[in-house]
Amino acid sequence: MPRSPLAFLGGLLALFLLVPIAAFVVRFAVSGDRGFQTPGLAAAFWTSIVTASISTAIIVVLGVPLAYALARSTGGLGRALGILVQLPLALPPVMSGIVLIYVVGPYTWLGELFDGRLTGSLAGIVIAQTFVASPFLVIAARSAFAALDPALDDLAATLGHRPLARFVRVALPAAASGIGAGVLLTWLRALGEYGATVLLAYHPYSLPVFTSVQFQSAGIPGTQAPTALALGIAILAVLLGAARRPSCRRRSAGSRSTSAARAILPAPPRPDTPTPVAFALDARVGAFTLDLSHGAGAHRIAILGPSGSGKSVTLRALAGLLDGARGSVRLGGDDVTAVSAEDRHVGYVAQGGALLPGRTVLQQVRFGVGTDPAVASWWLRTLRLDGLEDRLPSELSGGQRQRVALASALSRQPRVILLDEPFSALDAPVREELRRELRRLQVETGLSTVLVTHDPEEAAMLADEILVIDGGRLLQAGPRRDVFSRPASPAVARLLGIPNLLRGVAVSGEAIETAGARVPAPGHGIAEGEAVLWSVRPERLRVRLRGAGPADGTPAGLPATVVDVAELGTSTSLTVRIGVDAELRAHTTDTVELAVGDAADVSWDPAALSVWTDPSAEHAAP
Ligand SMILES: Nc1ncnc2c1ncn2[C@@H]1O[C@H](COP(=O)(O)OP(=O)(O)OP(=O)(O)O)[C@@H](O)[C@H]1O
Repeated sequence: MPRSPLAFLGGLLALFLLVPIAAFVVRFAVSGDRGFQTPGLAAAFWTSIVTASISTAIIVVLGVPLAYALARSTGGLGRALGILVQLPLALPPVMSGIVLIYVVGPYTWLGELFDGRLTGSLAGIVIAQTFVASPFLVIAARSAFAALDPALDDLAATLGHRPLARFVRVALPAAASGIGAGVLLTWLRALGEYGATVLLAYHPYSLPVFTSVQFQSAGIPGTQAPTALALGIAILAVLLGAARRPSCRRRSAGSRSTSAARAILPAPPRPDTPTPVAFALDARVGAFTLDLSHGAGAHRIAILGPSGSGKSVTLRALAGLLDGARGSVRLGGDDVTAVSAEDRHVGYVAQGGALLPGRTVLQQVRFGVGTDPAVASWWLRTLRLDGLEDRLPSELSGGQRQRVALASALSRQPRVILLDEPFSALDAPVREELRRELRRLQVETGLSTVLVTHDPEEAAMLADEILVIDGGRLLQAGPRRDVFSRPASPAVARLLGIPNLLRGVAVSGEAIETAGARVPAPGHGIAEGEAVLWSVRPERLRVRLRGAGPADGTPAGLPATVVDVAELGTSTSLTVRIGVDAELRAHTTDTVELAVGDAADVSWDPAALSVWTDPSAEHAAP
């Protein structure tokens, strides 16, 4: 009894498909004369084998590039063509034969050009098979290409590979198993083609036409041998397709020679000249508009912004991967606006660190055009990947994958490396370890980097200059210290993860009232009655037991009550309440003697205070 109706329904169809074949096999086994000596059978068999192989070869040579183009096209024309090329699948094969006669029949222009040899010939069979079987390959190959990660193509482009090389060396190997299944299906369909063939080329007999002729002249017994042959081939082909493919690990001479690679003398990378990046970008991606410019300052910059703010689009534009982007990009002193992604010599590590499937670590790091194997080995060792040279991407941990992606980009000695949230998918300890590793490389090799991140801490750690963006526009840019200590707006303060962002009203030009507490704010040019937002970074706050006088020169503070003390291992996070219900968070590495409920004073250096006009109050104004 099947466990579910689904199993029952599926089982019913399987039975329907298998029973007739089983019935034939039983009859064939007990049959006295199986008809293998029938004149013409061998010729028909070979005719089918040869023509199906020729038509499949034609379909592969023409159909794989077509499928690739269809998978990559986004326009209406591509979509329309994608539907049209499936028509022969929907057309009854006999009708396919009829439409083909309009083009290659003996009285057509083409037919006359070839002296009528396009019908009633092997060529006719090939034409019929090609027409009917092509969609099988195009559909299978298009699905295989469409399933590829587009980041692989970007990666190969930034490693210097031109479109044809990317097709041959990246897309084809990655889509090979899907295409292989399509080729098998196409060959079987061509082999079994009858309807179009019988109209276009009745002679010489293909195996299906021969079977039909036998059926009409000798009845069922005369069809046993050709049917058995076709069934045998089909079973063989299906078994071949289902057989586990040998591992696609491609152990080229390069990947086998791990020890040889190790034997190469260490070669330090070319000394880097710091390459600050300057750009003015104007691009549209779908409905999103990017309008961003930045002048070259430091050679280690971070682009910080919330999800969907345009960080990745910016990075793709800098790499030369964004079609239709206007504006300019300068690397160091060079204008590279008109330089293609292949020639920009910019390393690019896409979000998630795309790696080429089926290639070992050593092959990945040597994949860049013109990569010096000695430099690749140097980066392998520097990024602690030695010993993993023979591993495939699927055999690496997340942190190792990121290191390989980094080593691949660095091995081509790029002028600058673009990193798209390189550590976001990793767990905290690995993320921390890789951040420190990248920082070490920045310091030791003078690496120029543009880092995309939504983590303010990561931006602070790995960049000297920070760009804060949202909605494709620049909110603030400047040296790290300036941006963090003086956020240009509440929105920037929020994106920088500053927790102490409070509303208040200026009660004079020198003080703000928040929840009943009077907060000193000298020198901010606020006008009495103005609604404001203000903020102080947690590490700038001092919290002391009420009455314990200031020992470090900071002014005496506001009265506060301790509401939370959280030990964080090496530091302490304190939450205090000021006024009726406003809370401030303080962060300190000092020993904390305070407890929840203690009366305290909270103070800060007045220069640490940021004050802005409250934009929500402005909108609310009549
Ligand atoms: N190929 C595309 N077609 C249409 N819209 C796109 C395309 N790529 C990105 N976008 C849109 O552009 C905007 C910016 O995307 P982008 O990937 O740069 O964001 P992000 O800041 O990197 O976000 P995240 O941190 O989530 O990766 C988003 O609104 C996104 O939907």
